[in-house]
Amino acid sequence: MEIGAGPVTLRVDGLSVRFHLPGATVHAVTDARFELREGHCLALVGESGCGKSVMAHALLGLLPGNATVTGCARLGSLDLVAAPEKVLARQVRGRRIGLIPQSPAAHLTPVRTARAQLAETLRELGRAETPDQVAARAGLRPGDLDRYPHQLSGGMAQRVANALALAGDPPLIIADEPTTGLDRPLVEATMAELRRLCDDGRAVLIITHDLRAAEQVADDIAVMYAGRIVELAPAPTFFAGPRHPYAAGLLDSLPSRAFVPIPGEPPELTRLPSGCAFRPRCPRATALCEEQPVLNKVACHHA
Ligand SMILES: Nc1ncnc2c1ncn2[C@@H]1O[C@H](COP(=O)(O)OP(=O)(O)OP(=O)(O)O)[C@@H](O)[C@H]1O
Ligand code: NI
Repeated sequence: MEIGAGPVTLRVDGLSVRFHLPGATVHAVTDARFELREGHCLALVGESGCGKSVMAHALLGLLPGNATVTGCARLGSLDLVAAPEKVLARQVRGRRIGLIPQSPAAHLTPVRTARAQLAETLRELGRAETPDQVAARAGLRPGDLDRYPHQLSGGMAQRVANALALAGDPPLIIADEPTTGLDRPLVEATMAELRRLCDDGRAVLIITHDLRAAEQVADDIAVMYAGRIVELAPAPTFFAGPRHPYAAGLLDSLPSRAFVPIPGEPPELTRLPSGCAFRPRCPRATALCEEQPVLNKVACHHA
């Protein structure tokens, strides 16, 4: 299928998240827009604290009470932002969106076998499938399911987490930092698994600050800075030459590239500068950047 030709699974439009703290407002996500299609993988990348996990939690309805979410995020005809918690709990989480957590081993109950945990999840979801059937979809062999979490290798624990996320056969998978703390071969294996989920027709959103991992798996790359998506591009185009100065800086900071860090620090999300938030760190900043650039593939006055 031609890239971008599949039906849209998730359409995020003008999504913003604010956290209200005493005396301050955290602008965690601002005006995010993107589409995710069947069989496609979008990697959301950016430095720590830029709003990636908050975006994922907003989609899943998992934000704390001090958060306000505006905009919309359509999964089919359902707007995830407007949907009541009851609907998200009963119809969305696990059924229409599967979440692959960070450090999967930590999410497994130590005293129960993988099979028991998968069976319970299937029961909760009211699925008729057996754990073995779901395990096969996640690349596990039947024998693997009889192990306790401490008997699973890192790769197997990852697959068990994938099997749990796939138990409800959701069309959308969100993986938040699925490779944190894994060594390179395991990162590659995990990414290959996620790619397989896409190739089976699922839409996959991967959140990562590992650009090499993103390059291995993603069809599209969205770069986030200070709560905003500042560049959205097909992966090959992006890795051939990102257009936003921040995105270029991120790539240049990789050991496999120039290995030059971006000078300075990201701004506080409670006190964002006016205009382009990257302006104070940007080598190309001019007076123009005092005005907020609009995102048209890239949000920069000079790109
Ligand atoms: N409950 C909350 N109340 C106030 N601020 C919050 C809350 N949760 C998150 N934040 C803030 O929102 C911002 C975005 O956080 P988020 O966890 O999305 O970052 P991230 O991009 O996922 O980073 P990392 O790569 O470290 O996981 C951070 O500044 C964080 O401090
Ligand atoms: Ni995060």
